[in-house]
Amino acid sequence: MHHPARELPFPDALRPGARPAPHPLLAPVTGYLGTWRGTGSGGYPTLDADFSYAQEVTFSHDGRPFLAYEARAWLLDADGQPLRPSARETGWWRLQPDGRVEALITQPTGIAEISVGHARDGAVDLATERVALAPTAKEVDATRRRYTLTDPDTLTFVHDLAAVGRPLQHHLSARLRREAPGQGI
Ligand code: HEM
Repeated sequence: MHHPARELPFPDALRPGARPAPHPLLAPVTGYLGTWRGTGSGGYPTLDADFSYAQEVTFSHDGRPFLAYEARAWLLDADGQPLRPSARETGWWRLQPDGRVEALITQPTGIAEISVGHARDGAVDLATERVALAPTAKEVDATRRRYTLTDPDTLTFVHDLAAVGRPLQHHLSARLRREAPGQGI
């Protein structure tokens, strides 16, 4: 007998050339599709010290006009060895005409961001329009993110944060490399 839930009939695609074909509205962001890994550093005036981290980021799609986004970070010690799990987030980048982007991003620290911005000239800029906080979350007022494809296999990321009473300022920057270089490009 046919089992309608035995396997996922519509798996996500991780490459522009894979099936399903990307929705036309995804055209400005197909270069982001795939898995990215790399390292970064961060800090904030309220923290005792700056920190180093590694990160894995994945963008995929199922043929509809949004990217599925998932990011996991872990802290590194002074020798570059993994220290402990750090920030995780998951979300959706909803592509609109003219490269406009509406993003919804949630974190296990009790923070949910609704951000708006643009995908153009190999970069995606997102700034929070709203931040919703779970009752015990840290106070976050705003974030600003910029994801730049400096070449087809390199993704740089900068993240500014307004939180715990401080104005918008640098929290993170990272440089990620495509997991399987050149695939599908
Ligand atoms: C790669 C992603 C990220 C990494 C590696 C990271 C790392 C850190 C670290 C190490 C701390 C110090 C406290 C701790 O050890 O947990 C921290 C604090 C914090 N981060 Fe992040 N973070 C990331 C993303 C984010 C994002 C996306 C947001 C907000 C939307 C955020 C908001 C905060 C806030 C509010 C604090 C607390 C500041 C304070 O209480 O003084 N972080 N982060």
